[in-house]
Amino acid sequence: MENVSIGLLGFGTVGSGVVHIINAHQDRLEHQLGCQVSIRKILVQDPTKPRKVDLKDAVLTQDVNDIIDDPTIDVVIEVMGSVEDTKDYVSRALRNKKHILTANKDMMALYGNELLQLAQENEVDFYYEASVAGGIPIIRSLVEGLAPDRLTNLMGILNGTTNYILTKMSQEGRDYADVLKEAQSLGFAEADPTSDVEGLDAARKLKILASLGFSMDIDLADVSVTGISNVTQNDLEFCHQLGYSMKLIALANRDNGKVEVSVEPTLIPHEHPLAAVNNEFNAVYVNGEAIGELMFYGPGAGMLPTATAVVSDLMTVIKNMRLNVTGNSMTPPQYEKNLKTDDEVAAKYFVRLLAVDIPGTFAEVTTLFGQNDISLEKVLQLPVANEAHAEIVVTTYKTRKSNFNKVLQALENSIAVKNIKSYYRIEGE
Ligand SMILES: NC(=O)C1=CN([C@@H]2O[C@H](COP(=O)(O)OP(=O)(O)OC[C@H]3O[C@@H](n4cnc5c(N)ncnc54)[C@H](OP(=O)(O)O)[C@@H]3O)[C@@H](O)[C@H]2O)C=CC1
Ligand SMILES: N[C@@H](CC=O)C(=O)O
Repeated sequence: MENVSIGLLGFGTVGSGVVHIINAHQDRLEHQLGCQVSIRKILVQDPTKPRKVDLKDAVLTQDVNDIIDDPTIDVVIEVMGSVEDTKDYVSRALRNKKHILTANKDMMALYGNELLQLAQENEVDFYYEASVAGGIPIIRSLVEGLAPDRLTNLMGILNGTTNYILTKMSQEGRDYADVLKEAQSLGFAEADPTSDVEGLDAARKLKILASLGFSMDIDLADVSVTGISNVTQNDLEFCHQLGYSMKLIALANRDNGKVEVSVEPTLIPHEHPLAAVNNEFNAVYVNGEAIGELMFYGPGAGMLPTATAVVSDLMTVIKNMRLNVTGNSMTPPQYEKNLKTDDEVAAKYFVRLLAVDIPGTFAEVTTLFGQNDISLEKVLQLPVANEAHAEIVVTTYKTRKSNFNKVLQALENSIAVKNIKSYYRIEGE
């Protein structure tokens, strides 16, 4: 094997990084693989667009068949995004016996099992390391490094865009919309950033990690999702005063065989390792029965970090090709899916509300928590300038999610409460 030929679907942020690494690190690839790696054709929408990296001998095309039907192409790298058309291209490439690499978590969260099955049937490789946490080799670590263990808890900052926004809002007091634009121009955000800010991108990544980590076929619809678009500067200031940083946390935990999977803005104590993960960086904090605690940290998005994960998968495929094996054999889930009910989910919470500033209000509010079996850890009452209201901020001790939902309802219905401004889960204590 003197040369391995690649077809690339997409030449945007990640695709440009893949081309750059393959060209600039060719000596390293040749040394480790004993063959040359060349990019033959690249699928794009607009071939006239100026490109960030040198194409070398690669040819741009607008016709996907030029790549998936080309018998000289061994490996197809999908970095174009989207789901339905892309899944069709990938399926056809698999049937044409091309090895596939992808960074596409949207497609993997919905059709990962089907595509892996198709790869197995066609005896080709299928790897997707870059689809979760950019440059952090978390999928390989779960599938290989932690393979003998049973995981109990997985807590991650899996979206670079939202972590960038929350960091800049809390550390520099900057405006949400302004920081989102910056994250888009830096190439972290998705083409439509709604999936970043509303938590869906993190949920897709969590679906992939939790299914692998707990060996359970978890569906995207099982992940309860809340994004960061309603987080305000005031929320961040109160959290800070109470000793917490706010992060969009993707959480999966397992107790007695039952799991919970959720993505939501969450308060983490300043001293927790995840609180120090800032800007576009990602991290995954893992607990296993045998290994104990582990934390993976690194760049979760961006051109070169994500491309490093893709090219690392490419090197695995080429090593497999040399050995004439495929390395992606799917292990069927070991456990039946068993999700926790709200009675079985336990957490601490932060609530901020605007109360009517009359005698007895404060007692009324705290009584409602007590009536729902929730003990309060901290309570702050602050007058609101020029208004007949007071702001009340409480943090609870650990309680059942079902009780917490009941107290929210009771607060909504209470004449002592004008409105609930925000509430967040607290983790990591
Ligand atoms: N950006 C990041 O940091 C990360 C991205 N990912 C994932 O990687 C994938 C790619 O992301 P990214 O590089 O940011 O995306 P970009 O939007 O930067 O690039 C997409 C590329 O695909 C091409 N393309 C899109 N649709 C079509 C189509 N229908 N036909 C032909 N070409 C098409 C575009 O062509 P043209 O250039 O002509 O417009 C462009 O080159 C996505 O799945 C994303 O979720 C994963 C981890 C990190
Ligand atoms: N939009 C994503 C890109 C990587 O998956 C993010 O912000 O993390």
